[in-house]
Formats: sequence, structure tokens, C-alpha cells
Amino acid sequence: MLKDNCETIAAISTPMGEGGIGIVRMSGPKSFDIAQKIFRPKVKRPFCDLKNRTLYLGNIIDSKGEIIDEVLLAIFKAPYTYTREDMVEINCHGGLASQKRILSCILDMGARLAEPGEFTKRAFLNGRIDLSQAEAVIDIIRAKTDRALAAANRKLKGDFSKKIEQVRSRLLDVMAHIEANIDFPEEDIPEADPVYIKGEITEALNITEELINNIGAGRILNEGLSTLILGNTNVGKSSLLNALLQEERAIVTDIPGTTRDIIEEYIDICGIPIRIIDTAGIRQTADEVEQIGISRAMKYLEEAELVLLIIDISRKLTEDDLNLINLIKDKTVIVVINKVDLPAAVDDEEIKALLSEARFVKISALKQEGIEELKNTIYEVISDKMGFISDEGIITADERQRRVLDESRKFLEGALAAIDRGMPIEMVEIDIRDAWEKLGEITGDTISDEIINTIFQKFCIGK
Ligand SMILES: Nc1nc2c(c(=O)[nH]1)N(C=O)[C@@H](CNc1ccc(C(=O)N[C@@H](CCC(=O)O)C(=O)O)cc1)CN2
Ligand SMILES: Nc1nc2c(ncn2[C@@H]2O[C@H](COP(=O)(O)OP(=O)(O)OP(=O)(O)O)[C@@H](O)[C@H]2O)c(=O)[nH]1
Ligand SMILES: [Mg+2]
Repeated sequence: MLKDNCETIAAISTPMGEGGIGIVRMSGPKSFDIAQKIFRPKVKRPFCDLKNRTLYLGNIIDSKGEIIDEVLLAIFKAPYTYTREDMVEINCHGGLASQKRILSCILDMGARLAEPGEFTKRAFLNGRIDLSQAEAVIDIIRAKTDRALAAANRKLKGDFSKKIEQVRSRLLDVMAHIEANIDFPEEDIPEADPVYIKGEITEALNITEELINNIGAGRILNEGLSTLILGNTNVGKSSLLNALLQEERAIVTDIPGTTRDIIEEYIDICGIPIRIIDTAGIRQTADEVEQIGISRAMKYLEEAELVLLIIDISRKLTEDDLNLINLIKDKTVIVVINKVDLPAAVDDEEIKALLSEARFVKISALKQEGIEELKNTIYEVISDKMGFISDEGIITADERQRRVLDESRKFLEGALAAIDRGMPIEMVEIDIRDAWEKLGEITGDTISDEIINTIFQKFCIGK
């Protein structure tokens, strides 16, 4: 049983570590009771006189009467709170000891430690938001650019849920239409109308397919486009990473084989997060550590959505370069011709002949030239991958939601096929019902406790 909200939960809601202010919060029926026992307001007043949603200065004291910290405390009366339950927030000094001791005082008084995401889970279980909105809260926390944040906010507002509900209510109408026909066959009710049913399912399928199409863009906004910097040793991969980040993040030397570990950072190109990954230079080598680095780079290559292949124009192409080009033939590639400040030892056309599909950009990572042009080219490639959807149309969905939509589409296609094959309408209804139920897993209408638990486990503690 999921609705165990008779318990009062508590957690530190700000990041662990030193900060200006730390927030410890509680939710549940004993929140006010516990707060009353541990809080001494500076201006003496009975606890019941504290106004809703108002900060009061005072001290948190432990069971021996010792002052733990000077804090600002607020009470939030149910039901108009984040969780729909009574809540208390304690703004203490942002030190680890202070926050931990306040939390342990609260736990001593009978609250239990909140599980990750449990505050938000209660907001969902108590009906303030649906599941997709609750999941948007993680997207907001993890958003790395302004556009990713805007997309998450649209989801929190309920845009995704509304689309799903549109499809579901269509399907519900169709089911009602079919039921009316099945239940009273001999009465004078018009027969189930296959044209109407087919039209509605087709429309539901269209909306579902549009959602699926717009998810790819959402995934890039949420997770970032994984972009691998690949090339022979010493061609300037790490120099390019540093130039893109505008900081000396990776070690750069003129010794081939400098980078061994994978270095991952995010950069923001026009509001799109790019997960940029610097790797070990790819070459034949006897060095064991370097070999490990190279095999890691190869693993990342499998998942990379964009490869920046770096070629050093001041050097003749080697067999290592040619092997690498063969490895990335089926990837989206931008060829970055580096070190254009040096005399060229290789002809542009020679490189272009090898990778005819790819885009080309010339840069000098050392002199920081051509970096803007490279960013623009990356943006064009991403826009292409995102399908040039306007931001409003972008849906951010996680793996689970993607799967739900995919399965719903299959059910709807099944329903259409069943109509076309002239199957009995009851059989068609089974597919429609399956699609309706599947889609309910996005809003949380029809979903098992187990799935709900795994969803909220992805949250941080205190959210
Ligand atoms: N201190 C603090 N900051 C915070 C939060 C919080 O809980 N505490 N939030 C969260 O972690 C976020 C704010 N989100 C919130 C969303 C809804 C409600 C809420 O009480 N909703 C009620 C009342 C609505 C109203 O007053 O208009 C409701 O919807 O019924 C509170 C916070 C971000 N900042
Ligand atoms: N002249 C010139 N030198 C560059 C340029 N970019 C990088 N270099 C130099 O090339 C050398 C190698 O640069 P890195 O960025 O370490 O090259 P890498 O590809 O990361 O090398 P590994 O990690 O060893 O595979 C360094 O001495 C850089 O200063 C450039 O645009 N022009
Ligand atoms: Mg390097």
C-alpha cells in the first residue's frame, strides 16, 4: 500500500556540504507537534499562534535544552502545501553539523527519514500533481540550460499530461460507444460505427506519433547530445575541449598519449546542452595504460551521437587516421581540421574524399580561431537531429515514458488492423483499452506501486 502518509517524514533538502543556508523539512501529521517541541521562538508566543507560511526567528534546542542553531522556521498548513500535508521548514545555517543535528532531533521526536523523492511522491499520491508533473520536478533539478529548464517547466505545468489526456479521452469515448452497442444489441441503438471508430483511433494514433517524434528533441534537451572528440594522438583534442569550455580543463602537452581517462563536460550551445567527451588519442600503442584509455574511447564511440574527428593539418595522414575514419563511417561526423596556424602537410581535398558525408570546419585550438564557426556547425547538426521542432512542441520524456508511448502506438495500430480485417468490435476494443491503460502510466492513472517506487527512487533526498 503506497498511501502510508500517516507517517511524518523529514529530510535535509539542501545539498550536503557548506552553504549559506540549509533547509530541513518535515511533512505529515506530526510535523507541528515535533516543531513545537524543538523550536523556541525569540519572541515568546504559543506555537498555535504561529501564522501560516510566515518565518519566525528562534532556536532549535535538543532534549537537554542545549541550543543547536539559530533558525527561521515556517509552518505550512494542509492542504495547500507542496505535499498537501502539514509541513514545517527550518532554515538553519548551512553547515553539515547544524543540519544533521536538527534532522536527528526531528527523528528522535518520531519522524522518519524521507526516502528520495518522497515529498514529491506525496504531492502525487495526494493528488496535487500527476506523475508526469512529478517527474518534471527531476527534469527541473537536472536542467543544464535555459531551454532545458523551459521544457521542464512546461511539463510541470502539465503540457505533456494534457496531450496524453486528450488521447485517452478520445479512446474512452470510443470505448463507451462500443460498450453501448455490445450491451444492448437488440435494442434500438445504432450499431457501432466503424467509420467513427476508425477516425478516432487514427487521430489518437496521430497525436501519439507526434509525441513520439517530438521526444527525440526532448531527450537531447534533457540529457545533452553526447559528442565525442576523437582523433589520433597529439592532434589537439584536449586543446579543443579547453577552447570550447574556455578553461584549462584537460592537460595539454606535446607528448603523444597525454589523455588517458575520459573527460566529460557540458557546454551550452544556444540553450542546448552538449555533453562533450575528450578521449585518449587513437593509435597502435604498446603502453598498457594508453591502451585502456583507447578501449574506453571506443566504448564511448558506440553511443556517441556526434563525433568531432580531429585531424592535424600539419601532419601527413597516417594509417591510424585512416583506420579511425573507417570506424566512424556510419556516425554523424564533423571533421575538425586543426592547427591551421601551421603550414599544411595534407590537402583538404584528400580528407574530404575520405569522408564525403561529413561537415568540415577549420580551426586553430591553440589560437582559438574557428571555434565559433565550429559551434555553429554543431548547432546546425543538432537542429537537424532535433527535427527543427519549435520549443513549445518539444516533449521531454524519459526512457520509461518513451516505452509507454511506443507500446501505446502498437496497440492503436493493432486496433486499426483489426478493424480492417473485419474482426468483431469487441476484439478491437481490447486493443483500445490496452492503449488507454498504457497511456495512463504516464499520468500515473493506471500504474503499479512498484513502478511508482522506482520512479521516485531516482530523485534526490529531500525533494
Ligand atoms: N523553501 C522552499 N522552496 C521551494 C520549495 C519548497 O517546498 N520549499 N519547492 C518545492 O520543493 C519549490 C516550489 N514549489 C512549490 C510548489 C507548490 C507549493 C504549494 O504549497 N502548493 C499549494 C499552494 C498553492 C498556492 O499557494 O498558490 C498547492 O498547490 O495547493 C509549494 C512549493 C521550489 N522552492
Ligand atoms: N600550433 C598549434 N598547436 C596546437 C594546436 N592545437 C593543439 N596544439 C598543440 O598540440 C599538442 C597536443 O595538444 P593536445 O590538445 O594535448 O592534443 P591531444 O589530441 O589531446 O593529445 P593526446 O591526449 O595525447 O591524444 C600541444 O602541444 C598543443 O599545444 C593548434 O591549433 N595549433
Ligand atoms: Mg588529450
